Amino acid sequence: MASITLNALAHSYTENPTKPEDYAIREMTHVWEQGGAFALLGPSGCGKSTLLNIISGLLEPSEGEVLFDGKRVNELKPEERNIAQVFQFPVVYDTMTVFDNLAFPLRNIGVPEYKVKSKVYEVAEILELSDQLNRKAKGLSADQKQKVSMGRGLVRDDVSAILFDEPLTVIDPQLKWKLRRKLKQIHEQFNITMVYVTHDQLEASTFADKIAVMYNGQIVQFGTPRELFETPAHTFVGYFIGSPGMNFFDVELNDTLTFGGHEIATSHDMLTRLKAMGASNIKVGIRPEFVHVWDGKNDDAFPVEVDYVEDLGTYKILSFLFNGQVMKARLSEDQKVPSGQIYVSFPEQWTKVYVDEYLVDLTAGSIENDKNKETDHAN
Ligand SMILES: Nc1ncnc2c1ncn2[C@@H]1O[C@H](COP(=O)(O)OP(=O)(O)OP(=O)(O)O)[C@@H](O)[C@H]1O
Repeated sequence: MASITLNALAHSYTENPTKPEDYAIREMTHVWEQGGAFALLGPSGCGKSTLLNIISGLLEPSEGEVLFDGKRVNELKPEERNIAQVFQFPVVYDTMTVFDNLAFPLRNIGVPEYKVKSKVYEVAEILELSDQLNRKAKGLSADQKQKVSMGRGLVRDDVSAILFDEPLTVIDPQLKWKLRRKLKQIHEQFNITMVYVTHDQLEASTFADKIAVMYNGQIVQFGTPRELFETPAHTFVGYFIGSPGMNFFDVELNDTLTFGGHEIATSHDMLTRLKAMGASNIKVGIRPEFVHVWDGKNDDAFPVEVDYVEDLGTYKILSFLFNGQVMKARLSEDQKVPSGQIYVSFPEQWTKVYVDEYLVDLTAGSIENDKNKETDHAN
């Protein structure tokens, strides 16, 4: 088991990178503490697989270093790193039995057969494969094969970490939740550092204690599912996490923050900070869950037009037009469905301010601190 440190790490697939866009991984310094369950979440092409392959040693980074428990491993081959990697598609030996597949990594390093047996039985039990041990892997279903792939990572006591690259892609939707829970249980039992790559926020938040959100080759926020939801550090996190994502709108800074002439309530400290920064590209964000919808006029509320209401069973999503821009609010099941002109308010507590797409965090010293949140530690 190990902590994984990425130190000033960057990677470009081009020979002579000159601009940020030339990098699949833009420079990042990051620590994944030993024993944690982490997810790497982001859209297709943001650099998740590249980062995972750098950690496992399948790819050498063009800049910076990877450290396991503080020791540089850049020069170590994948098999010397004691990392288990589970890919999208199961890697099993079809002609071998399930037992022999699970035993393979142990026999490879000369573990005595009595130990092989007890470890294989232990892991098979956890993965509910005990009654399949004598079957040839060839006849297994996709999810059973994927369980065997995972089991091969788990049998070795010496693995530093297990990396999962979208491991549930081939799994039947009904079985996905079961395997996700299984992985969580395995993590609790084995206390191994686990990094789980996915583009699915539900998978990330059910598996991980902490999620690294990747965007354009950068980790834009590293936090608990709740932190990502309540305090997105970057507008991308606001868009990407939640369903629907956060509402954002461009505001002007004068004596107050305004949107189409409407004053958006914000603290005096925030206004002072924004002025001190000389900020111009300012956005305000609020989650649909926190928008307050009123039937009648109200001092703190803005008049808006109902666009449409989508019924999603246990709740409804109201789309409304505020100053010509479509925004969303979440209505509870028992809330009256509004129409025509209504009023909405944005509680200041849930109204977040972003400059150049990064959260202005008044608890941090400066905007630089906000931007440097990607240099983060998980503990
Ligand atoms: N072997 C390669 N050669 C050149 N460019 C590559 C290579 N592999 C990936 N890239 C590029 O690097 C960027 C990051 O890709 P990567 O596969 O790491 O993203 P990802 O988040 O894992 O996406 P996906 O979920 O689609 O696999 C993309 O722009 C991709 O086109």
